Amino acid sequence: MITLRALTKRFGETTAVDELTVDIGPGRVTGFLGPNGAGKSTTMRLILGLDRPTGGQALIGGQPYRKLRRPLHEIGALLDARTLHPARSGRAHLSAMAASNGIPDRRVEEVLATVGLDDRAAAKPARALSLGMGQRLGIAGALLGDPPVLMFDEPVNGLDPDGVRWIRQLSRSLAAEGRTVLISSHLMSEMQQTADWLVVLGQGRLIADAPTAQVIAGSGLAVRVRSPRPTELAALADRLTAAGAVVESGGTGELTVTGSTVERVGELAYELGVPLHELASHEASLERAFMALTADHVEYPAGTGGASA
Ligand SMILES: Nc1ncnc2c1ncn2[C@@H]1O[C@H](COP(=O)(O)OP(=O)(O)OP(=O)(O)O)[C@@H](O)[C@H]1O
Repeated sequence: MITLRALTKRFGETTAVDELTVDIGPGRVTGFLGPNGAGKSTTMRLILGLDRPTGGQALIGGQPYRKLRRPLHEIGALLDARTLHPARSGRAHLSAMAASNGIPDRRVEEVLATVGLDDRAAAKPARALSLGMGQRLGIAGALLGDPPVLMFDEPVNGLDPDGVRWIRQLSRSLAAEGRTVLISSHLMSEMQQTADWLVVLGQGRLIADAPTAQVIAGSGLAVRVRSPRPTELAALADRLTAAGAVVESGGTGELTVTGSTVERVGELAYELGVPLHELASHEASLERAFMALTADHVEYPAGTGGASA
């Protein structure tokens, strides 16, 4: 269990994490989501004692990280897989970690087998490892102390579909063993398949803490509308917005509408004389739910020209 209580971190004028109170429970995969700069990495660093909070507490099994007597046995983390000594082999890296934490060396073989790194891969210097192998090695390190809490920051970034599937299966089996598994990711379709529960941050604050299915259902059905007449379609979009629906433009001549119904959109289109080439309801997705949840919390919404970095 990870317990955050009024956790706050300020960097000068920036409040990266703002009075965050949430429990991340065992036996499930919790997806940690939020737009860029929402405070996910800072929260993870605070949990691991790599940064000091400005206020509040981050506890692992009821203790702050710095009070853990055998940290590797309490929490395993993958933050940035690229921080390994470049000339050291994966096996040597894990052996050094094991030795300095009183873990028998045979455990190194066990975790290498769990993450699917064979002898040849484990003997390579870290700089010669592919991104996927580096992630596997980072996860092997996280598993070394057989901890009840695991935390992976963007574990599927840059992985091929096999690697993505492997992380999904591993996370789910670790949770099925009763462990607490917290994973941050920007890949919504992946989180929709992997996470049982979601914790969503916006500008350092908690904006959702609920089962994945509930978050997705909350976005409601989406209605897709296509018309060959962009000007008339824009008028339809205005009317829908005025009526309280959320309208996203999907390119020229296309709209995605939430907070309305196919019937209502069809009737309004008829009233305004908008010819339609498509009017269909689509299953709600985490992607759409996320957009709706975080719409007021993005630092540089698309189209403002601020996200040029
Ligand atoms: N060491 C630091 N010094 C100053 N500001 C920082 C520092 N670390 C993070 N921040 C700021 O705190 C905010 C939260 O950043 P953080 O990296 O935690 O967000 P994130 O949700 O992990 O973002 P991303 O999805 O882009 O990785 C941002 O505004 C960031 O610029």
